[in-house]
Amino acid sequence: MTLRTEHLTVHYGQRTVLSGIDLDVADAEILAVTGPSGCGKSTLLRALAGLLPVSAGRILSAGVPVTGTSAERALVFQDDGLLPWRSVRRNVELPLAIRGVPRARRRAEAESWLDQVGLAGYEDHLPRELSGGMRQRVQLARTLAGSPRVILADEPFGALDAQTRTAMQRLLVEVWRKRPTTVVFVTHDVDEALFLADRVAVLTRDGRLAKIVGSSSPRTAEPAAAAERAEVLDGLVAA
Ligand SMILES: Nc1ncnc2c1ncn2[C@@H]1O[C@H](COP(=O)(O)OP(=O)(O)OP(=O)(O)O)[C@@H](O)[C@H]1O
Repeated sequence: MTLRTEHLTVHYGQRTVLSGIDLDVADAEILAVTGPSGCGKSTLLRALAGLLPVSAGRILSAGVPVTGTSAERALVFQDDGLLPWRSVRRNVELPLAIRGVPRARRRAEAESWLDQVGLAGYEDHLPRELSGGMRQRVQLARTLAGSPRVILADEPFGALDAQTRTAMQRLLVEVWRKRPTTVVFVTHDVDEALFLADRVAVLTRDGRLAKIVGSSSPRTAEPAAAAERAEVLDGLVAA
């Protein structure tokens, strides 16, 4: 599903947080958003989710103006957002129940998603009994179970240690290859951005789009080209 912002502007009271953002995200594209702290990355993501009133401009999802939230656009947070009192399986069943999937099929579907993220055997555990990386995988399974057409992720791997983070990046690529979905994610990590994303949008401190840098070999073993890294970093410094 395509996403488009046309001169998107968001104010919080007197303050302009996003200013005239024009962005086009292709169907099944992965776009990373980066920029200095407080520049409006989370605000952009929440606006794309339909969670925030837009002050000026507009957002189009598959050409249709976004006026509120939709199950088609799933928001994923750094904090895993799992319900602590529900088992891993019952957390993953939640979006299936919301979609109206009959009870008997929910269980089988939830187990299949958990299997795909490498958590077969943990269905009956409570979230607190799992490591941070495992909880993040439960969140990924739960997101995928909702069959979103767009995934909006706010620093989804920000709280993980380096090794777990790398494993989660690879897992995301693996599931994305099986079912390419439009993804917009926020990250502070330039290498993560250039590894996962087709393009990296850099925001300025005052909430404008500074530049968009294309990644020449996303989702491959090729390390990010030095020139691309330099271009993103340069955008961040100038921002
Ligand atoms: N609900 C709100 N009301 C008023 N101001 C807000 C609100 N939410 C965010 N802001 C302000 O808007 C600006 C942008 O916030 P946002 O969280 O989008 O930035 P960010 O780029 O995601 O930051 P970080 O990288 O630190 O997570 C910040 O200055 C923040 O203080």
